[in-house]
Amino acid sequence: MSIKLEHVNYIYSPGTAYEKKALSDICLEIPHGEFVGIIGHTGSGKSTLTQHLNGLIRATSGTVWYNGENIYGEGYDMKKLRGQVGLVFQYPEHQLFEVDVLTDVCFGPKNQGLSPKECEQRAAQALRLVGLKEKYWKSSPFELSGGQKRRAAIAGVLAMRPGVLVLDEPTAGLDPKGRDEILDQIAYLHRQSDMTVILVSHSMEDIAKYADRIIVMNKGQILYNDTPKQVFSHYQELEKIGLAAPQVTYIMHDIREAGFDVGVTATTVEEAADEIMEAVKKRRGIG
Ligand SMILES: Nc1ncnc2c1ncn2[C@@H]1O[C@H](COP(=O)(O)OP(=O)(O)OP(=O)(O)O)[C@@H](O)[C@H]1O
Repeated sequence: MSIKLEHVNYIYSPGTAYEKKALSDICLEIPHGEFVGIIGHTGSGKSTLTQHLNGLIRATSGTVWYNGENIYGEGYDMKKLRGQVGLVFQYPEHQLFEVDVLTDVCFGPKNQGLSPKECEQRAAQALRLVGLKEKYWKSSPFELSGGQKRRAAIAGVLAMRPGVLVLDEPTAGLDPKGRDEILDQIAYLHRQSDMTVILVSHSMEDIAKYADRIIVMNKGQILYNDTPKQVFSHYQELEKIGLAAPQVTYIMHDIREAGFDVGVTATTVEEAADEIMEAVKKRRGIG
């Protein structure tokens, strides 16, 4: 069970004056159940890449495999794929369009052919999972706050019970509290199920906190595809392309410069604190 991209290239408006190569020779495998972070600056190709994962856009050349099947193969069921690889768009407005939240969240399961009763059950469960209170279920999606709209959009995808949840900047425009709530909820869902989560973000801090693996995109190519520790060990190269490693990486660098024997690959404050404690103990000859 996995997603695999082989030599994927994508060109917008080929053969016109607006031609733009957005992806160059992307080779990538995401095993089932992983929490993957995709990071890169504006225009690096993150959204274009994620839209290939559920067949929303078709590679100009190259192949996408889902669970060992070529999604461009003859007779491949794209509709089924879209239920299995759920994509939450960068702007929730792009996927909320029904008269009320509950009807909206029912849309996906209805499309999958479930009965109205099953759809409502799935929708109610998904809305509870994302923490959207019942008093909002009969509201128009457009009356909701930014954070509530995100939750409704995520619920709409979860109601289809996807094997893969792809979230394109799910916290853009939210305040820090709203951002943490949504990301913690997603991390909780990931722990509770065997769902693969692919999170596109601008924030190294967020990615470092949640992802097992980080894909760094630059100019339509994959620059790094590795564990957070390995990726952040290239913090100087990341800076050169305008991406900062998490702050904790720089703090550890300064502590190391001050003569303490710490690494520079801690990805969380907790990990850094443990390393500093060990280094201080070592220097003082304790333990
Ligand atoms: N519909 C389109 N037509 C033409 N070019 C496009 C289109 N969508 C994106 N592009 C271009 O393709 C490249 C990759 O864009 P993409 O949106 O995938 O990047 P991104 O990393 O997701 O950016 P952001 O962080 O701003 O969302 C950019 O140069 C962008 O301008």
